[in-house]
Amino acid sequence: MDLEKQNAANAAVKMILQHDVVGLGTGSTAYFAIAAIADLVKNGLKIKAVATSKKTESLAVSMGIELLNIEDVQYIDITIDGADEFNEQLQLIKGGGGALFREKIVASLSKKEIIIADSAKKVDQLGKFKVPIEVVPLASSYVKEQLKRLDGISELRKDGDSLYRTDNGNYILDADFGLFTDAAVLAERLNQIEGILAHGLFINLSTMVIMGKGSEVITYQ
Ligand SMILES: O=C[C@H](O)[C@H](O)[C@H](O)COP(=O)(O)O
Repeated sequence: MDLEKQNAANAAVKMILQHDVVGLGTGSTAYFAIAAIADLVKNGLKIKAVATSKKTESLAVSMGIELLNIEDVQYIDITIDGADEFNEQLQLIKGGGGALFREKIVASLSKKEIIIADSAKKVDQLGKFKVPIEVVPLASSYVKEQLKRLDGISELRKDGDSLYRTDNGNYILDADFGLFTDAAVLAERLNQIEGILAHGLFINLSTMVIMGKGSEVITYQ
């Protein structure tokens, strides 16, 4: 799977142009892209980057990639990020690594949102992977109840013996809705629930998915 991730990442970084503002994703697949971008920078590519998490921020700095604050950026030329699941309509589940809120803001600012993935991430119907939902802590019981009304069984994500905290200090509810046929409708319903900062359904945000499969690379757009 690492070879598939690496091949997808290598194909994606070829799309970066000189002087682009580049969004850097989070996770094990995005790692390969960040490392490849760092190599290009060492060889003369001039870019400025925006990170989708504190983890990616540290990684980028350690690899010599210049970062901009997300609040100072009006647009991003191209973002390369991973996903936990995707379908051929380019709908995604993201947030397995807990970075969904900043990833969503970065994706929304991006002219091109390129998702890189190994072949295990491609599904016909989204929903085997539980949908990560970032909740403000005081709203977590309320949100859990609201999710039940949408037939979602959710659990607060743990980090060892404690509850997992996002970069924003919030909790994550991982919600099992079973396989769902209409991700856009579910996303819209989740958008209506007070207390949810962001959910991991990315609809109409990705412009292309590059998937490694064996030694091949397949593109969906
Ligand atoms: O919060 C994490 C991100 O959405 C990741 O892009 C996603 O979880 C995929 O991660 P990985 O590439 O490690 O499978």
